[in-house]
Amino acid sequence: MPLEQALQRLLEAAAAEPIQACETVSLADGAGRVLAAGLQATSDLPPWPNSAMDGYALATQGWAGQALPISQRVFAGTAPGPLQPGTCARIFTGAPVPDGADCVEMQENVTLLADGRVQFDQPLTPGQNIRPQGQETRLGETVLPAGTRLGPIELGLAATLGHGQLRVRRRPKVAVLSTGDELVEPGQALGPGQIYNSNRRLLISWLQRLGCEVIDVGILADDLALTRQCLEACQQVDLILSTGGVSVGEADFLGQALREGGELSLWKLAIKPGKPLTFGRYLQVPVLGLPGNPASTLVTFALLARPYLLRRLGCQQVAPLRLAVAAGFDWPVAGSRREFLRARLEGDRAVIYPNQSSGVLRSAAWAQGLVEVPEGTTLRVGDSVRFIPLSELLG
Ligand SMILES: Nc1nc2c(c(=O)[nH]1)N[C@H]1C(S)=C(S)[C@@H](COP(=O)(O)OP(=O)(O)OC[C@H]3O[C@@H](n4cnc5c(N)ncnc54)[C@H](O)[C@@H]3O)O[C@H]1N2
Ligand code: MOO
Ligand SMILES: [Mg+2]
Repeated sequence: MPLEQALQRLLEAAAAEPIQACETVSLADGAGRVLAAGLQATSDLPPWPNSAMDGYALATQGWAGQALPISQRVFAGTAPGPLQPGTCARIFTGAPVPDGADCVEMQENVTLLADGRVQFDQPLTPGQNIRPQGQETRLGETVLPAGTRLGPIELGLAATLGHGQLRVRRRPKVAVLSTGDELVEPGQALGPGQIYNSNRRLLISWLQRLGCEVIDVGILADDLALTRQCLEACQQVDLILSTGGVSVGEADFLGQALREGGELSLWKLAIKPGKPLTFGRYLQVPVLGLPGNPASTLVTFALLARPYLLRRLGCQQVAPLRLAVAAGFDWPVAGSRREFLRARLEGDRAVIYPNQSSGVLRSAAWAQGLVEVPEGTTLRVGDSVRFIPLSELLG
């Protein structure tokens, strides 16, 4: 199945089973959460016209170029009186512009006369250096719609609007399990044939950054009965996210458990890495089985699991950014699956890590993103390719 079709199915499944429960969190705890309701402006922004410069406010209407005496000083955080006709006001950046003034001149463009008056050395235009009331937002306008994920910028904007509390969707509960008899947790000694479990840490830390509540199930042995038991024990979660055991080997039991005891709705995608990605349901709970090779886990989480989880939370914007860049490499042999190569930008060209084996996670640590090579395509240096930055997908 092509990637688009699989993604569409996953997103439809996610939209059919949204995580609707909400909670109120303080602005300080909003990072990574998703707005359950739109955030409205509680006033015009700015609430009043204010000065963009340190300088002098005056009325250009009726002013004939003469020097003006200073009638008041207006600092940010104060409320000025109306401007007395025939005068100017000393004013500082961010301070409200007095009623009657329609222009601010920066102090670099005036001469202070010995008698204390201000002479304006440059032509003046109405509105100059004034940030008008409501230029950013009008009272009541929805500034951040429901379904927005809250990162530093959105939290800053929510603060600008004065919201100390936010209505957000509850965190998705995700059970993470790593299948594989060969797996050992880091920090312990390796026995013969054993390797360290990297997918567990990769997925747990990524899920936490995405605002999920992680139920860490640990390592699951390659055994059908134990696999069934484990899936049965995870019925209180929104998603079971596993790695490994989805290919066709004699120790691959996850797909079999779904086929026999649940429902298998997706298996085998035309992508590399990530081919045996599996999606289905065991009893009540959706199950996403990511392939066990670490680079396959990474790519399928980025391209499929992440959008799925975000759509469960009501996010509309779930597709990764794809930038057009020039290939800095030849790709002489067309593949039957769409390839996602771990790549870096050097100047305006994408170069790829020399070893693209799906067992090599180091390629992804080296990379800044994934180059997408469509199925059936060869490339020459300089050809245009799509580059998916990984950094924006991590949070
Ligand atoms: N005859 C075929 N064999 C394979 C096919 C195929 O189409 N026909 N597909 C290959 C592809 S592509 C992939 S990807 C892998 C996926 O296999 P599984 O998802 O079943 O994963 P495992 O067999 O359990 O493990 C694969 C590989 O990854 C290592 N691994 C697993 N879990 C972890 C972990 N948590 N941390 C680190 N490394 C892990 C495991 O030791 C294996 O080396 O199947 C191919 N085979
Ligand atoms: O699709 Mo597998 O993920 O190539 O290694
Ligand atoms: Mg396998």
